Amino acid sequence: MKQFISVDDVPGVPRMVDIALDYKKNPFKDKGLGAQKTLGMIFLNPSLRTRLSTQVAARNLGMEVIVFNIGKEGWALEMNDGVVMNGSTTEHVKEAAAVMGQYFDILSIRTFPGLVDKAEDYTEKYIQQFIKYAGKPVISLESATLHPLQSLTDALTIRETWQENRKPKVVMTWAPHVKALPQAVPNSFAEWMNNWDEVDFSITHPEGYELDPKFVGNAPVIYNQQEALKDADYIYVKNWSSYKDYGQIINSDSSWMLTNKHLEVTNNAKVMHCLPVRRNLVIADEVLDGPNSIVVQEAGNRTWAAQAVISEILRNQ
Ligand SMILES: CCC[C@H](NC(=O)CCC(=O)O)C(=O)O
Ligand SMILES: NC(=O)OP(=O)(O)O
Repeated sequence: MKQFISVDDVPGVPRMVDIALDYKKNPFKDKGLGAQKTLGMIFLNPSLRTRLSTQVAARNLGMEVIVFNIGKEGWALEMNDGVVMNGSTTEHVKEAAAVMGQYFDILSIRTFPGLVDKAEDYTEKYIQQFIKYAGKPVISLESATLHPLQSLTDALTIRETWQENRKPKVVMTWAPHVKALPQAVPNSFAEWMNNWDEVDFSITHPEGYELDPKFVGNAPVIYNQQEALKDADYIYVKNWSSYKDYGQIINSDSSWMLTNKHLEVTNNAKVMHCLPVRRNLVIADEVLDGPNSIVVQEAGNRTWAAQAVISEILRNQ
């Protein structure tokens, strides 16, 4: 594996889930694989789970890890080629990425979307600039339109918790929020579920929140949440801003917040969320504090997903 930006970079979802679960069973089986190697973790946006779990994963493989909050600690980056840098940007990504490529064996980076220019965000301009100039393998820590480490985590969490010999019904539901959030997590979850024949995947959201069709694929989209949640085995809850009216909050209907009432129509569904979650806005306390929530186990699995990805890239070096 030469990079990890999307599901297209992996040798199949089932294979990656197998590798990650193997690491969960035996975290230090490859503790020499990353010896004398350094992982650089570059954040343009906040993080808890991604930063901590990926650091643990790299250390399990014997790597050194250097974390850099470029937005706070570095120079203001210019991402546009060919501009006259006489404004607020101090360093061009051409130099910054190339220099980091001198220090690190693998570069990982978080670059949220601006949610203003759809073309700029959906061409993944920022992370692509780092890939273009770093000269080393790049792992996405969430980019403008995808969050593949989260999606691999979500797949392995479903695999490890599903006990029946039929495909689980997995429903991704939109939920309200007070901020305009990226479509990265839902896009990524949809593309991973659509590339995994172990689940029966569908999506529910209010009209106007349709995701980019290239990620939705053939997944059924149901605008009636109660109808969509019927007999669900897993509910994947996430807010996202409108893709059509780009970056806008066009509906904040609180009836879409997940409550125990919503669970009544399901098959005692397990509730998942990538975290951080706004309690009693996105998911009610009674659900997060109840027996159906697996959000902490899901977050714990971030380590094994990251370890699978880093090990596959190290093996390719
Ligand atoms: C892993 C999720 C990261 C990010 N979440 C947020 O930005 C939440 C911010 C908030 O709730 O204020 C998102 O929705 O893509
Ligand atoms: N789910 C996730 O990526 O969490 P952080 O934003 O805290 O890293």
